[in-house]
Amino acid sequence: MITIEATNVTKTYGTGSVAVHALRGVDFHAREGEFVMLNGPSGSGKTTLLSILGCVLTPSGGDVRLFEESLAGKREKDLPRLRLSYIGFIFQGHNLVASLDCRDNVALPMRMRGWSVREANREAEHLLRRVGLGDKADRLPSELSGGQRQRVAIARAVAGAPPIILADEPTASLDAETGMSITQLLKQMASEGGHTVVVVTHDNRIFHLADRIVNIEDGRIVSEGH
Ligand SMILES: Nc1ncnc2c1ncn2[C@@H]1O[C@H](COP(=O)(O)OP(=O)(O)OP(=O)(O)O)[C@@H](O)[C@H]1O
Repeated sequence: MITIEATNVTKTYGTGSVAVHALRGVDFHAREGEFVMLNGPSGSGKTTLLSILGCVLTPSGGDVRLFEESLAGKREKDLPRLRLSYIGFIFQGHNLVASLDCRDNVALPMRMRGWSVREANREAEHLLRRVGLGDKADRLPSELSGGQRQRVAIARAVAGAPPIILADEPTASLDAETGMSITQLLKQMASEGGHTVVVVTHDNRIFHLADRIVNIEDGRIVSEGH
């Protein structure tokens, strides 16, 4: 089943002489259980595309359908509900809540989806163990290394098992071994959990784990490979 379908998506930042055409008509799709990597040079539009697929940004033109629900015509205020229903997002720079310990950061999206404190905490601890941080549940993000914070962000993105998981350079701040294990976790979410996982990456150490690699240049998809 196709879970993400983008058709002729454009995005222009600014207007007139300062306009930047970040996306120039992108067609993209991904399926249930698929692990797709988006690759391309700096400034090619990868983060913009991921943000549009993740209902963080609205496109200037074209349409995106998530589970056949069209985003065209949706207003900014509709986007949080769509994100909560469909999306787990791992941002560049992880966006953890500084005042919450790791357990509460990971539990937060499940609480927002209506889980009880007890269930959400138990699942948060389970996910923290899966990313190798079982002993850090009571720590604040400021007490962790950059790589550890990234792993907490990954646990939070997969918390509550959203059907679509989007990650922007998830291995950028990680050493080779941690990067590989995080990528394997994301791949497992796709192959065993049936999630659709789309990862923006430059990291050629992890390309071999992708089901499909989509290459973007200058706001256009130029090729696809395996
Ligand atoms: N908020 C913004 N306002 C104006 N221009 C922007 C904005 N965000 C991105 N851009 C521009 O849009 C283009 C695409 O940016 P985008 O961040 O999507 O690229 P990217 O492929 O993710 O790059 P990188 O690999 O460096 O993160 C770039 O030219 C960038 O400068």
